[in-house]
Amino acid sequence: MGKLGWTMSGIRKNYIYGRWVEGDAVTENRNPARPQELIGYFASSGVAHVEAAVAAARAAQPAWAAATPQQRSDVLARAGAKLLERADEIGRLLAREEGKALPEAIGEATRAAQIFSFFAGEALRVSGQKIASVRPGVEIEVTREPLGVVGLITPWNFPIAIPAWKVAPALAAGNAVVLKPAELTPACAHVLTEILHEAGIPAGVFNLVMGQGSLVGQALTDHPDVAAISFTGSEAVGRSIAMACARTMKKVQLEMGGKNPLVVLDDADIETAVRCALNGAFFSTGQRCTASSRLIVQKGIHDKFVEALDAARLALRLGDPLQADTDIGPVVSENQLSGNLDYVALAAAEGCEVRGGGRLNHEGFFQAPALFVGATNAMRSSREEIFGPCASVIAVCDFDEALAVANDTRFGLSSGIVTQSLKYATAFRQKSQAGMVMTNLPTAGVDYHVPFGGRKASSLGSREQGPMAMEFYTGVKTAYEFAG
Ligand SMILES: NC(=O)C1=CN([C@@H]2O[C@H](COP(=O)(O)OP(=O)(O)OC[C@H]3O[C@@H](n4cnc5c(N)ncnc54)[C@H](OP(=O)(O)O)[C@@H]3O)[C@@H](O)[C@H]2O)C=CC1
Ligand SMILES: O=C(O)CCC(=O)C(=O)O
Repeated sequence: MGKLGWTMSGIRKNYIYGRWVEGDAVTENRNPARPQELIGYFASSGVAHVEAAVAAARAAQPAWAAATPQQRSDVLARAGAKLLERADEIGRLLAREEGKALPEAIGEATRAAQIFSFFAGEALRVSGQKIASVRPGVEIEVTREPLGVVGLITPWNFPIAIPAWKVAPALAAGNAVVLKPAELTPACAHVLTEILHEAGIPAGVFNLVMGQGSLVGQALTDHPDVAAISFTGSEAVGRSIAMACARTMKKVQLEMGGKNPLVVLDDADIETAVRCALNGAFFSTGQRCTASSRLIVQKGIHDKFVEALDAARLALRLGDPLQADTDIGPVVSENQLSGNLDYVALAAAEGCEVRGGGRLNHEGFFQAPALFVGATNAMRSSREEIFGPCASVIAVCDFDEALAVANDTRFGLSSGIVTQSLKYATAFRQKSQAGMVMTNLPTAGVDYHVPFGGRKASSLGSREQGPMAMEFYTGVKTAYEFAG
């Protein structure tokens, strides 16, 4: 026997009904910083694996729901502790498979551990209400119950934190889970599975099926025994999942893209403005749905801000995510890089002064961070999510115009303002049409214990993370009793 969940020839397997199960085929996971470096071979599965995983989850769920909150909490707490113990190792694996810089990668693994510990607590707090009836002698009880089997479909950009923030509340609420991670980054999900196995998750309560979205994800979404789907990824796939869930009457939760504005007013502290823009636009190679991809800058500070940000951009160190002095790693894949480069060309064709943005002469998928100076909000490069290290700089006259431009987007995930004015900070917080609003902070980088989500085309369904996450993973029951 090799490592847990590996075949003798080193292929990492699915996890179905407490057993490690081979796929139909094998995919390669490679390091985007050095594509010749193989991280590992992973099972690629088909519809039969989804069938088996859903059947396992269906069989196991009633006993998990009937377990005491303490039993569920203990498993989650053990998983949280193991994730924390292994945060450095998982961070290194994450940096190698996804490409984010090591401190961010270790931070993400730590965040996954904190999420499990948080939901170990929430498992103990599933509560109800006793309400007096309007009729004499009648008592009413409102409770929350698990949904049954839930399907979780996750993207590549947060390969351990996003699975964690879907799996942990789903299990805390008493559901059984089938997780389908992105094919580009299966290694972190495999480690999470190993950890849940070691933490004593009962067979069938948690299942991992790796494979293509169009096959495994689709089969999960269409399956009649799956009660709910929680998805994070692109708007196009999210939309198709919502339609499939409507056909089969499933509960659905979608977290999708953003074109997040960071407003910089004339009175902003320039250092804060540059720090927020640099972090929000370029860190994690811009591959965050909360990235600041539109910098909306008041004319009085515009030139000074652009020059200071450009100098900071040029000082960023791009390189191997595992090296201590690296700020920014590679783009996740050749495909994603080629899409980013198309947008750089588009911004130039639309009339922007493009600073940076070219492919670097490195071995991997490296791209220089890009500013599209002189952009307008009507340009396609300012309206479509790029999901790379690119930000449009849009000049505005005053706060009212800044707010109008910030809100003029199909998306509404996060937004930010840099100002020293309480009046404008308050007005922005109140009038921004985004689910998360930041003042003198980057638009990206959120806490794990409060609601996460957006409006308009960014999100559908109830919020993820924090206590509100339990809303999605439970259904309400209102029970009436004639007590005499
Ligand atoms: N909001 C966010 O956090 C994210 C947004 N994006 C956006 O999406 C763009 C493309 O990224 P990409 O990874 O292709 O995002 P996708 O939406 O294609 O992928 C997200 C997840 O959905 C799966 N999936 C794909 N097709 C289907 C389907 N028909 N039914 C069910 N599940 C499916 C994927 O599987 P698999 O990939 O294994 O085939 C993956 O696990 C990015 O450029 C960015 O704009 C991407 C990632 C995260
Ligand atoms: O900004 C963050 O901390 C989270 C971003 C995120 O969840 C995403 O990009 O999918």
